[in-house]
Amino acid sequence: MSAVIATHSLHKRFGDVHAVRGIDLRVERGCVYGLIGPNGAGKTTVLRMLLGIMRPSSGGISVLGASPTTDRPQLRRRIGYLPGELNLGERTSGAALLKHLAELSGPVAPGRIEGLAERLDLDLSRPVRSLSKGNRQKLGLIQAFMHSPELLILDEPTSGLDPLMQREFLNLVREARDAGQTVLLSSHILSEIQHAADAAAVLSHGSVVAEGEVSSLRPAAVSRVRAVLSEVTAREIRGGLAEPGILSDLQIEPAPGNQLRVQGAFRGRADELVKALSRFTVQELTIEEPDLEESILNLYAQKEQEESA
Ligand SMILES: Nc1ncnc2c1ncn2[C@@H]1O[C@H](COP(=O)(O)OP(=O)(O)OP(=O)(O)O)[C@@H](O)[C@H]1O
Repeated sequence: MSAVIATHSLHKRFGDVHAVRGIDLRVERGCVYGLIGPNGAGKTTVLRMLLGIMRPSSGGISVLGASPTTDRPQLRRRIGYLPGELNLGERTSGAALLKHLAELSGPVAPGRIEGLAERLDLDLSRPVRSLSKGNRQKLGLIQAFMHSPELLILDEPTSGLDPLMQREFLNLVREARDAGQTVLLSSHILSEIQHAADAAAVLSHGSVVAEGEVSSLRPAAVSRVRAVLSEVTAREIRGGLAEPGILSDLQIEPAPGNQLRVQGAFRGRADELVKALSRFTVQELTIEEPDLEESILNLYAQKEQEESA
Protein backbone atom coordinates (compact mmCIF):
# COMPACT_ATOMS: atom_id res chain seq x y z
CA MET A 1 0.00 0.00 0.00
CA SER A 2 1.17 3.53 -0.64
CA ALA A 3 1.11 6.20 2.02
CA VAL A 4 -1.18 9.16 1.32
CA ILE A 5 0.28 11.06 4.24
CA ALA A 6 3.80 10.64 5.55
CA THR A 7 5.53 12.93 8.00
CA HIS A 8 9.05 12.64 9.26
CA SER A 9 10.23 14.14 12.52
CA LEU A 10 7.74 16.98 12.28
CA HIS A 11 8.20 19.90 14.68
CA LYS A 12 6.33 23.14 15.20
CA ARG A 13 7.27 25.88 17.61
CA PHE A 14 5.29 29.02 18.35
CA GLY A 15 7.89 31.09 20.20
CA ASP A 16 8.40 29.26 23.47
CA VAL A 17 5.55 26.78 22.84
CA HIS A 18 6.82 23.55 21.32
CA ALA A 19 3.41 22.46 19.96
CA VAL A 20 4.51 19.50 17.81
CA ARG A 21 7.51 17.47 18.88
CA GLY A 22 8.88 15.11 16.27
CA ILE A 23 5.82 13.39 14.81
CA ASP A 24 6.16 10.51 12.32
CA LEU A 25 2.79 9.67 10.78
CA ARG A 26 1.93 7.26 8.01
CA VAL A 27 -1.60 7.07 6.65
CA GLU A 28 -2.24 4.46 3.97
CA ARG A 29 -4.54 4.92 0.98
CA GLY A 30 -8.17 3.96 1.66
CA CYS A 31 -7.70 4.09 5.43
CA VAL A 32 -9.68 6.05 8.02
CA TYR A 33 -7.10 7.36 10.45
CA GLY A 34 -7.88 9.06 13.76
CA LEU A 35 -5.83 11.58 15.69
CA ILE A 36 -6.92 11.46 19.31
CA GLY A 37 -5.81 13.78 22.02
CA PRO A 38 -6.99 16.23 24.63
CA ASN A 39 -7.27 19.96 23.91
CA GLY A 40 -3.90 21.49 23.16
CA ALA A 41 -2.27 18.16 22.22
CA GLY A 42 -1.31 19.53 18.81
CA LYS A 43 -3.93 17.95 16.52
CA THR A 44 -5.00 21.13 14.73
CA THR A 45 -1.39 22.22 14.27
CA VAL A 46 -0.53 18.89 12.61
CA LEU A 47 -3.55 19.11 10.29
CA ARG A 48 -2.70 22.69 9.32
CA MET A 49 0.84 21.72 8.43
CA LEU A 50 -0.48 18.86 6.28
CA LEU A 51 -2.59 21.39 4.39
CA GLY A 52 0.22 23.90 3.93
CA ILE A 53 -1.67 26.52 5.97
CA MET A 54 1.25 26.52 8.37
CA ARG A 55 4.90 25.71 7.76
CA PRO A 56 6.68 23.25 10.02
CA SER A 57 9.63 24.52 12.06
CA SER A 58 11.47 21.39 10.88
CA GLY A 59 10.79 17.93 9.48
CA GLY A 60 9.39 16.50 6.27
CA ILE A 61 5.82 16.13 4.96
CA SER A 62 4.46 14.34 1.93
CA VAL A 63 0.72 14.52 1.13
CA LEU A 64 -0.59 12.66 -1.93
CA GLY A 65 3.00 12.46 -3.11
CA ALA A 66 3.44 16.27 -3.04
CA SER A 67 4.73 18.90 -0.64
CA PRO A 68 2.01 20.96 1.09
CA THR A 69 4.23 24.02 1.27
CA THR A 70 5.22 24.17 -2.40
CA ASP A 71 2.28 22.40 -4.10
CA ARG A 72 -0.60 23.86 -2.09
CA PRO A 73 -2.79 25.15 -4.96
CA GLN A 74 -2.62 21.82 -6.77
CA LEU A 75 -3.31 19.84 -3.58
CA ARG A 76 -6.27 21.98 -2.64
CA ARG A 77 -8.45 20.38 -5.31
CA ARG A 78 -7.50 16.87 -4.22
CA ILE A 79 -8.25 17.43 -0.53
CA GLY A 80 -11.51 18.10 1.31
CA TYR A 81 -10.84 20.06 4.49
CA LEU A 82 -13.09 20.77 7.41
CA PRO A 83 -11.36 23.32 9.65
CA GLY A 84 -11.90 23.33 13.40
CA GLU A 85 -13.14 26.89 13.19
CA LEU A 86 -15.24 27.64 10.15
CA ASN A 87 -14.97 31.02 8.58
CA LEU A 88 -17.91 31.23 6.19
CA GLY A 89 -19.11 34.12 4.04
CA GLU A 90 -21.99 35.48 6.07
CA ARG A 91 -24.18 37.28 3.57
CA THR A 92 -24.91 34.56 1.07
CA SER A 93 -27.12 31.51 1.31
CA GLY A 94 -25.64 28.07 1.95
CA ALA A 95 -26.33 27.12 -1.69
CA ALA A 96 -24.53 30.19 -3.08
CA LEU A 97 -21.55 29.66 -0.78
CA LEU A 98 -21.19 26.01 -1.82
CA LYS A 99 -21.47 26.96 -5.51
CA HIS A 100 -18.62 29.43 -5.04
CA LEU A 101 -16.50 26.88 -3.15
CA ALA A 102 -17.17 24.25 -5.83
CA GLU A 103 -15.49 26.55 -8.37
CA LEU A 104 -12.35 26.44 -6.24
CA SER A 105 -12.39 22.79 -5.22
CA GLY A 106 -13.06 21.28 -8.63
CA PRO A 107 -15.96 19.44 -10.22
CA VAL A 108 -18.91 18.39 -8.08
CA ALA A 109 -21.24 15.73 -9.50
CA PRO A 110 -24.75 17.01 -10.32
CA GLY A 111 -27.14 16.59 -7.40
CA ARG A 112 -24.29 15.80 -4.98
CA ILE A 113 -24.65 18.99 -2.89
CA GLU A 114 -28.44 18.62 -2.64
CA GLY A 115 -28.08 14.92 -1.74
CA LEU A 116 -25.63 15.68 1.07
CA ALA A 117 -27.83 18.54 2.35
CA GLU A 118 -30.82 16.21 2.45
CA ARG A 119 -28.94 13.53 4.35
CA LEU A 120 -27.64 16.06 6.84
CA ASP A 121 -31.02 17.78 7.03
CA LEU A 122 -29.73 21.24 6.08
CA ASP A 123 -31.78 23.95 4.39
CA LEU A 124 -29.43 25.47 1.81
CA SER A 125 -31.66 28.44 1.04
CA ARG A 126 -31.07 30.04 4.43
CA PRO A 127 -28.48 32.82 4.80
CA VAL A 128 -25.31 31.51 6.38
CA ARG A 129 -25.41 34.12 9.14
CA SER A 130 -28.73 32.74 10.40
CA LEU A 131 -27.40 29.19 10.82
CA SER A 132 -26.80 27.60 14.22
CA LYS A 133 -23.39 26.13 15.12
CA GLY A 134 -24.53 22.62 14.17
CA ASN A 135 -25.91 23.77 10.82
CA ARG A 136 -22.69 25.63 10.03
CA GLN A 137 -20.81 22.45 10.78
CA LYS A 138 -23.06 20.61 8.30
CA LEU A 139 -22.22 23.22 5.66
CA GLY A 140 -18.53 22.68 6.46
CA LEU A 141 -18.94 18.93 6.03
CA ILE A 142 -20.76 19.32 2.71
CA GLN A 143 -17.99 21.52 1.27
CA ALA A 144 -15.39 18.98 2.41
CA PHE A 145 -17.18 15.94 0.93
CA MET A 146 -18.88 17.45 -2.14
CA HIS A 147 -16.10 17.02 -4.72
CA SER A 148 -15.32 13.45 -3.57
CA PRO A 149 -11.66 14.30 -2.92
CA GLU A 150 -8.92 11.69 -2.70
CA LEU A 151 -8.16 12.81 0.85
CA LEU A 152 -10.44 14.21 3.55
CA ILE A 153 -8.90 16.07 6.48
CA LEU A 154 -11.51 16.74 9.14
CA ASP A 155 -10.82 18.66 12.34
CA GLU A 156 -13.30 17.71 15.09
CA PRO A 157 -15.96 16.82 12.49
CA THR A 158 -18.88 16.05 14.79
CA SER A 159 -18.55 19.17 16.90
CA GLY A 160 -22.05 20.63 17.32
CA LEU A 161 -23.86 17.72 15.61
CA ASP A 162 -26.67 15.88 17.36
CA PRO A 163 -26.40 12.06 17.76
CA LEU A 164 -28.51 11.34 14.67
CA MET A 165 -26.31 13.55 12.51
CA GLN A 166 -23.18 12.07 14.08
CA ARG A 167 -24.39 8.70 12.84
CA GLU A 168 -25.00 10.09 9.37
CA PHE A 169 -21.50 11.54 9.42
CA LEU A 170 -20.10 8.09 10.23
CA ASN A 171 -22.01 6.72 7.23
CA LEU A 172 -20.41 9.36 5.01
CA VAL A 173 -16.97 8.39 6.27
CA ARG A 174 -17.63 4.69 5.60
CA GLU A 175 -18.85 5.44 2.10
CA ALA A 176 -15.76 7.54 1.42
CA ARG A 177 -13.52 4.69 2.54
CA ASP A 178 -15.47 2.18 0.45
CA ALA A 179 -14.94 4.46 -2.54
CA GLY A 180 -11.16 4.34 -1.94
CA GLN A 181 -10.86 7.81 -0.40
CA THR A 182 -8.56 8.34 2.58
CA VAL A 183 -9.85 10.08 5.70
CA LEU A 184 -7.84 11.71 8.47
CA LEU A 185 -9.94 12.99 11.34
CA SER A 186 -9.12 14.48 14.69
CA SER A 187 -11.22 14.17 17.76
CA HIS A 188 -11.16 14.27 21.49
CA ILE A 189 -14.36 12.19 21.45
CA LEU A 190 -12.93 8.75 21.78
CA SER A 191 -15.98 6.68 20.92
CA GLU A 192 -16.09 8.56 17.63
CA ILE A 193 -12.61 7.35 16.73
CA GLN A 194 -13.54 3.85 17.86
CA HIS A 195 -16.53 3.82 15.54
CA ALA A 196 -15.01 5.59 12.58
CA ALA A 197 -11.32 4.80 12.35
CA ASP A 198 -9.28 1.80 11.27
CA ALA A 199 -6.12 3.08 12.89
CA ALA A 200 -5.29 5.88 15.28
CA ALA A 201 -2.49 7.86 16.85
CA VAL A 202 -2.80 9.25 20.35
CA LEU A 203 -1.25 12.68 20.76
CA SER A 204 -0.21 14.12 24.07
CA HIS A 205 1.80 17.34 24.49
CA GLY A 206 2.80 17.35 20.83
CA SER A 207 4.07 13.75 20.67
CA VAL A 208 2.53 10.49 19.49
CA VAL A 209 2.36 8.38 22.64
CA ALA A 210 0.66 5.38 21.05
CA GLU A 211 -0.32 4.27 17.60
CA GLY A 212 -1.95 1.27 15.98
CA GLU A 213 -5.01 -0.37 14.55
CA VAL A 214 -8.05 0.52 16.58
CA SER A 215 -9.12 -3.15 16.77
CA SER A 216 -5.73 -4.20 18.16
CA LEU A 217 -6.04 -1.63 20.91
CA ARG A 218 -9.35 -2.96 22.22
CA PRO A 219 -8.04 -5.81 24.41
CA ALA A 220 -6.50 -3.29 26.75
CA ALA A 221 -9.82 -1.48 27.07
CA VAL A 222 -10.57 0.00 30.45
CA SER A 223 -14.15 0.48 31.63
CA ARG A 224 -15.24 2.62 34.52
CA VAL A 225 -17.46 0.80 37.00
CA ARG A 226 -19.75 2.59 39.45
CA ALA A 227 -21.89 0.73 41.96
CA VAL A 228 -23.87 1.30 45.13
CA LEU A 229 -23.62 -1.61 47.56
CA SER A 230 -25.55 -2.20 50.78
CA GLU A 231 -25.04 -4.32 53.89
CA VAL A 232 -21.29 -4.27 53.45
CA THR A 233 -18.13 -2.70 54.89
CA ALA A 234 -15.39 -0.89 52.97
CA ARG A 235 -13.00 -3.62 54.07
CA GLU A 236 -15.17 -6.36 52.57
CA ILE A 237 -15.37 -4.41 49.31
CA ARG A 238 -11.61 -4.00 49.14
CA GLY A 239 -11.21 -7.71 49.90
CA GLY A 240 -13.69 -8.73 47.20
CA LEU A 241 -12.84 -6.27 44.43
CA ALA A 242 -9.43 -4.60 44.85
CA GLU A 243 -7.31 -7.37 46.37
CA PRO A 244 -8.11 -10.02 43.72
CA GLY A 245 -7.35 -7.36 41.08
CA ILE A 246 -10.88 -7.03 39.70
CA LEU A 247 -11.04 -3.23 40.10
CA SER A 248 -8.13 -0.83 40.27
CA ASP A 249 -8.17 2.82 41.42
CA LEU A 250 -10.90 1.76 43.85
CA GLN A 251 -12.71 4.58 45.62
CA ILE A 252 -15.30 3.96 48.31
CA GLU A 253 -17.47 6.63 49.88
CA PRO A 254 -20.61 6.65 52.01
CA ALA A 255 -23.98 6.96 50.26
CA PRO A 256 -27.41 7.69 51.79
CA GLY A 257 -29.17 4.83 53.58
CA ASN A 258 -26.05 3.26 55.07
CA GLN A 259 -24.83 2.22 51.66
CA LEU A 260 -21.43 2.57 50.02
CA ARG A 261 -20.69 4.08 46.63
CA VAL A 262 -17.88 2.29 44.82
CA GLN A 263 -15.93 3.37 41.73
CA GLY A 264 -13.04 1.77 39.97
CA ALA A 265 -11.37 0.89 36.69
CA PHE A 266 -12.01 -2.53 35.22
CA ARG A 267 -10.07 -4.37 32.55
CA GLY A 268 -10.70 -7.96 31.76
CA ARG A 269 -13.73 -10.16 31.15
CA ALA A 270 -17.20 -8.98 32.20
CA ASP A 271 -17.81 -12.45 33.61
CA GLU A 272 -15.12 -11.93 36.29
CA LEU A 273 -16.72 -8.68 37.38
CA VAL A 274 -20.21 -10.18 37.56
CA LYS A 275 -18.96 -13.10 39.67
CA ALA A 276 -17.06 -10.80 42.03
CA LEU A 277 -20.09 -8.50 42.47
CA SER A 278 -22.48 -11.40 43.06
CA ARG A 279 -21.09 -11.68 46.62
CA PHE A 280 -22.57 -8.28 47.44
CA THR A 281 -26.03 -6.70 47.50
CA VAL A 282 -25.86 -4.44 44.47
CA GLN A 283 -28.35 -1.53 44.50
CA GLU A 284 -27.05 0.31 41.42
CA LEU A 285 -24.53 -0.54 38.75
CA THR A 286 -23.19 1.31 35.71
CA ILE A 287 -20.34 0.27 33.48
CA GLU A 288 -19.13 3.03 31.20
CA GLU A 289 -17.92 2.39 27.68
CA PRO A 290 -14.19 1.72 27.53
CA ASP A 291 -12.23 4.89 27.20
CA LEU A 292 -9.95 4.47 24.23
CA GLU A 293 -7.46 7.12 25.26
CA GLU A 294 -7.15 5.69 28.76
CA SER A 295 -6.81 2.20 27.27
CA ILE A 296 -4.13 3.24 24.84
CA LEU A 297 -2.22 5.27 27.38
CA ASN A 298 -2.43 2.24 29.61
CA LEU A 299 -1.04 0.04 26.89
CA TYR A 300 1.74 2.56 26.38
CA ALA A 301 2.58 2.56 30.10
CA GLN A 302 2.62 -1.27 30.08
CA LYS A 303 4.96 -1.28 27.08
CA GLU A 304 7.29 1.20 28.78
CA GLN A 305 7.35 -0.94 31.91
CA GLU A 306 8.12 -4.08 29.88
CA GLU A 307 10.90 -2.29 27.99
CA SER A 308 12.53 -0.97 31.16
CA ALA A 309 12.21 -4.36 32.97
N1 LIG B 1 -0.91 30.30 16.23
C1 LIG B 1 -0.49 29.91 17.43
N2 LIG B 1 0.29 30.69 18.19
C2 LIG B 1 0.76 30.30 19.39
N3 LIG B 1 0.47 29.08 19.95
C3 LIG B 1 -0.31 28.26 19.26
C4 LIG B 1 -0.85 28.63 17.96
N4 LIG B 1 -1.58 27.58 17.52
C5 LIG B 1 -1.52 26.63 18.47
N5 LIG B 1 -0.78 27.04 19.51
C6 LIG B 1 -0.46 26.25 20.73
O1 LIG B 1 0.00 24.97 20.31
C7 LIG B 1 -0.50 23.94 21.14
C8 LIG B 1 -1.27 22.92 20.32
O2 LIG B 1 -2.47 23.51 19.85
P1 LIG B 1 -3.48 22.79 18.85
O3 LIG B 1 -4.57 23.76 18.54
O4 LIG B 1 -2.73 22.19 17.73
O5 LIG B 1 -4.05 21.60 19.75
P2 LIG B 1 -5.30 20.67 19.52
O6 LIG B 1 -4.87 19.30 19.91
O7 LIG B 1 -5.84 20.86 18.16
O8 LIG B 1 -6.31 21.20 20.60
P3 LIG B 1 -7.78 21.80 20.42
O9 LIG B 1 -8.67 20.61 20.29
O10 LIG B 1 -7.97 22.55 21.70
O11 LIG B 1 -7.73 22.68 19.20
C9 LIG B 1 -1.33 24.64 22.21
O12 LIG B 1 -0.51 24.85 23.33
C10 LIG B 1 -1.69 25.97 21.56
O13 LIG B 1 -1.90 26.96 22.53
